[in-house]
Amino acid sequence: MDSDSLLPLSQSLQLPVIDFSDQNLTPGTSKWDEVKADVRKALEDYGCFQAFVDKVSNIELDKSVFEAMEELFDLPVKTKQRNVSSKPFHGYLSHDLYQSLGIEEANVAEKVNDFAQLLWPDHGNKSISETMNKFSEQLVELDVMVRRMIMESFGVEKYLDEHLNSTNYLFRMMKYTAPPEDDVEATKLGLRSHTDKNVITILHQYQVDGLEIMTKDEKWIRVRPSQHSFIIMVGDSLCALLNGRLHSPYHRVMMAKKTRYSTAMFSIPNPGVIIDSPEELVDQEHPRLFKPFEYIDFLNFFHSEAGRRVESTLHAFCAV
Ligand SMILES: O=C(O)CCC(=O)C(=O)O
Ligand SMILES: [Fe+2]
Repeated sequence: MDSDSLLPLSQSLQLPVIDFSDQNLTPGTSKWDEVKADVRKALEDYGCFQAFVDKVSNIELDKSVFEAMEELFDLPVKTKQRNVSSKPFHGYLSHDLYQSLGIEEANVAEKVNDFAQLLWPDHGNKSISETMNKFSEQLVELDVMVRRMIMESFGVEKYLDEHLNSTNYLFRMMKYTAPPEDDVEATKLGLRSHTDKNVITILHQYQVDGLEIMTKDEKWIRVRPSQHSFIIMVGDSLCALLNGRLHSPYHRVMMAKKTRYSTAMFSIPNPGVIIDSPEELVDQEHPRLFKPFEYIDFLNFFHSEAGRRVESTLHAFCAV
């Protein structure tokens, strides 16, 4: 299947929206169990959902993050190219209309400051690093809640602390520049169809839509931007950890006439961590699907010639 081909775009289908705005959403409460059941159902059906987080402060923060990104991407290319990493897909990337910048270990304030210091060596741009710090904190809180719900829901909460301690966070900011109006040849595809390789991704779009997510029966759902919600998505590493109980959905970005900004917080397995399903998730009905692997080997395979050509990176890399 060529997932970028012209599959129908569903007009009626929408991602499930789950309310995370309740301040009393704490483990052990009936509200928690209710939301947890909804999360499990949405992830089984779609591999993703929209988390509604209605905080008044969000509007302000949303605007600050958006403005920070405009300022960041307006920097000269040479400056942006200082954002390098030894790992693939972690530093500054640019091709066609797409550019992105990455902050590794974005949950650690000093790392965010280092990023700003690298791009603005004179003053370190305190206001941008404060904005990104605040935003990262909010996203990490959401990531931890969702992962706790998932582990509890599959009866493997005894591994929760070990699991949470085995990951790090990468924050990425994306800009998709609008194609010139007179350029009819310009690509409509901002980012080709793929599954994410990490554990969980939390996506956010700024005013301009474009993100499309594929359903199990191969229809594209277009996700509308909202200041009050985040898109939570299963990555291949979580799919492998759960012995395939949740799937990582294909998604892509289609371009319209406007320049589009988006952000993503990725939870990523730490170096040295072996991704392997706990025995509780393997039985006769659910035979082991994947061989244990290290995230960086998986990512390097995805980055290789051979890895780029395969339909499912996870199956090609480690199916039993
Ligand atoms: O820009 C977006 O909305 C999606 C980005 C994405 O899928 C990715 O970076 O993996
Ligand atoms: Fe993605």
